[in-house]
Amino acid sequence: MFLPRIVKRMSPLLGSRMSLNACRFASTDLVRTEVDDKTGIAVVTMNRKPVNSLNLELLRELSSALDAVEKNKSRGMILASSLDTVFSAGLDITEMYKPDQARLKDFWTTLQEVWLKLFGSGFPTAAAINGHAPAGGCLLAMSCEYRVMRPNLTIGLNETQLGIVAPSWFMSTMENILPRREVELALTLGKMFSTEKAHEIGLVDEIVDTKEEALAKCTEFIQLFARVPREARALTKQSFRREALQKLDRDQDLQMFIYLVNQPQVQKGLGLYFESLKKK
Ligand SMILES: CCCCCCCC/C=C\C=C\CC(=O)SCCNC(=O)CCNC(=O)[C@H](O)C(C)(C)COP(=O)(O)OP(=O)(O)OC[C@H]1O[C@@H](n2cnc3c(N)ncnc32)[C@H](O)[C@@H]1OP(=O)(O)O
Repeated sequence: MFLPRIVKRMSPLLGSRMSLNACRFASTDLVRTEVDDKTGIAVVTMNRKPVNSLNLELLRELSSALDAVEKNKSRGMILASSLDTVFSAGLDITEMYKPDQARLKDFWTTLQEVWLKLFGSGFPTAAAINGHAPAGGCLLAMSCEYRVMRPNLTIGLNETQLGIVAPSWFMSTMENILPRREVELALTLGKMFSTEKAHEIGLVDEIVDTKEEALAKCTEFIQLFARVPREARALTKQSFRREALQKLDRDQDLQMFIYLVNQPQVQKGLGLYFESLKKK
């Protein structure tokens, strides 16, 4: 169970530019949440070595962090990773391969919850993509309103390459950013874009060299809304995203996921993929 720890500290996170700002921290081992007192912006940092693969515990803590950001009335939220080369490797394959059925259900329900909270949040959101962002990692980044990425990385929904089908709400999330034709091609190919290509097509908004610059650019984006009335902004965003949010029928989606993941050929594919990752 995540219990936010709120203390006052000096921020070591954003380098010298922000180091004098007092921050409130609400942190656990897997997710660190730091609110800059000057900007009022929360930085939520995923910290699950080695690749921030999204298991049930990480998802639960992300869900609680999103609640805390909402409750604290932060000016906005930046999603980042503590790891040098990976933003998030997507869903943890071990949650889906030879799964415990009760945990599998919990896992998917929590993923739905995280997406609903992040994609549907009223506060401004930005992703500082300081590492690779395949599949579920790409979903998290795409659920934010702005994406800043370091060069020579990869991002995309690669599910078809794994022999699985991205759920329709993953698709809607990409469709909120890219033209339909581009989305269809990306999804059917299971395309992983380089940072540079992702920027060219508009999947990523800016390219910067360091994580610090990414955090600074995300901060600039969120500050664009400083003078926009908060409620009006939130309702506009939520109204714009409503169709995608309402399309998710949680029960039906859960049943479909459980059914498909338990299919022998899907289990076989997941097992082979997991082995190939280990042998890499
Ligand atoms: C009709 C059929 C329908 C079926 C429907 C099913 C329902 C649909 C549901 C699922 C949707 C799924 C979306 C997903 O998110 S699936 C996950 C997809 N993720 C990936 O493909 C990424 C895989 N990982 C990588 O490409 C790399 O690891 C990378 C992120 C680029 C980082 O590379 P690198 O830094 O070189 O690290 P390693 O590859 O050496 O990995 C280090 C260890 O981490 C383990 N690992 C990596 N990714 C995962 C993962 N996603 N889950 C669990 N574990 C992972 C890897 O095995 C290494 O482990 P070890 O050190 O023990 O060897």
